[in-house]
Amino acid sequence: MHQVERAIFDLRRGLPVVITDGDTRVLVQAIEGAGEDTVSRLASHAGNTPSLVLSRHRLAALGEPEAGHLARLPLTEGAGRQRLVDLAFGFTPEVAVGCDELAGWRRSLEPTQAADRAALALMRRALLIPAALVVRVSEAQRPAVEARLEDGAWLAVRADQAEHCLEGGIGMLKRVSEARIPLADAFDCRFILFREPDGLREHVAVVIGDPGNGDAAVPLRLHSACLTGDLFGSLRCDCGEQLRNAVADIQALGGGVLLYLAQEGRGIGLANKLRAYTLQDSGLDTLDADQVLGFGEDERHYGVAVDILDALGIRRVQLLTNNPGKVSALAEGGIEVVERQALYGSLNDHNRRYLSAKSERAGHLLDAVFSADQDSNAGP
Ligand SMILES: Nc1nc2c(ncn2[C@@H]2O[C@H](COP(=O)(O)OP(=O)(O)OP(=O)(O)O)[C@@H](O)[C@H]2O)c(=O)[nH]1
Ligand SMILES: [Zn+2]
Repeated sequence: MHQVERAIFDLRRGLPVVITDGDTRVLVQAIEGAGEDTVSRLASHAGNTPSLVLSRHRLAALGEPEAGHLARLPLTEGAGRQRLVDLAFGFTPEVAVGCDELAGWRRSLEPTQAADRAALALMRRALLIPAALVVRVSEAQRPAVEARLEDGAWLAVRADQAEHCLEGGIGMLKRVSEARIPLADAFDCRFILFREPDGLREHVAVVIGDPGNGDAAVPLRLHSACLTGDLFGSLRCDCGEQLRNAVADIQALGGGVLLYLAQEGRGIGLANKLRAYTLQDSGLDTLDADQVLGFGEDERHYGVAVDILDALGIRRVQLLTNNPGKVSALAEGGIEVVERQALYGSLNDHNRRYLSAKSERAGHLLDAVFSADQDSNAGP
């Protein structure tokens, strides 16, 4: 596991890493940070021409919804930075028309390999765009690549280990530290910090009052981080209001727990959420924008939430949410959701489209918000 975290660090810095799969060596690099000559440099290191691995969501955005899984598109050595960006996450629908790389992939019908899946898993865990430059190292170049591994210039990770990095070591969360933090809406409050075993993400359990000892259903909020909404009160979403309302509601219910989860942007990270917002400004809704970037509708996993609840001895909850996916994720994790309680922010002209996409396309239970809005617009 240790090598995987170091590899993620290198990929985020724009360095190549080597994925090993049996005897095969594959050089991998992120699109972010790729320059004009990255493709040709990788080609000379590896002795083969690189390809571009894209997620099935990106393929769907490029008009290939049947792909079903990731694909490896052949590149030409002359492919510069802009071509990579256009293919990997650009919003230029015309890129798919007459696209040589897509045509090359369709013709070759090459099966994807463990290294391709591993490369995309690393990009996702690193919160980078889920697209990867990959190139198989030729026999002739192998000694030079081994030399770079030996002198520490590059890192090698095993494909099977990298492929599983998204699971984040379930059951191995570390409870790190805690403190009493009185809040304006909940005076008797403790923050407990948990760290994932690979050290990449930290989550906070905000324990309000005394949530009991396991028999009664504990009021619980799972809140995914939203820097823009939670901290700055962004009007593009309802997160900030939901966060504050959740604390007040849990206090009013006699105490409970709010898990503040490091899942910025539904799990795609802040850098990609900002990219998604810019795409939304060109007319896409919140789900289609994420798909253009190569992500699914919702990239969050709730295994860590279940782990934290286990650590706190909580088995039965009253969940504050409008998201049926959170209810089922907890149930799958063995937590009994005895009751769901709605938790709303308010509608405004900037978040209306976002909330209606969540309601109409993602099945969030927000009808009450929209009917209250209609009533208030109907006048006296
Ligand atoms: N990718 C993406 N993420 C967004 C966008 N707007 C808000 N978010 C993120 O969406 C998440 C919202 O999280 P929550 O409020 O916990 O969850 P929810 O799925 O809306 O469900 P509720 O429990 O009903 O609030 C946060 O991580 C935000 O950063 C957007 O346009 N694109
Ligand atoms: Zn938000």
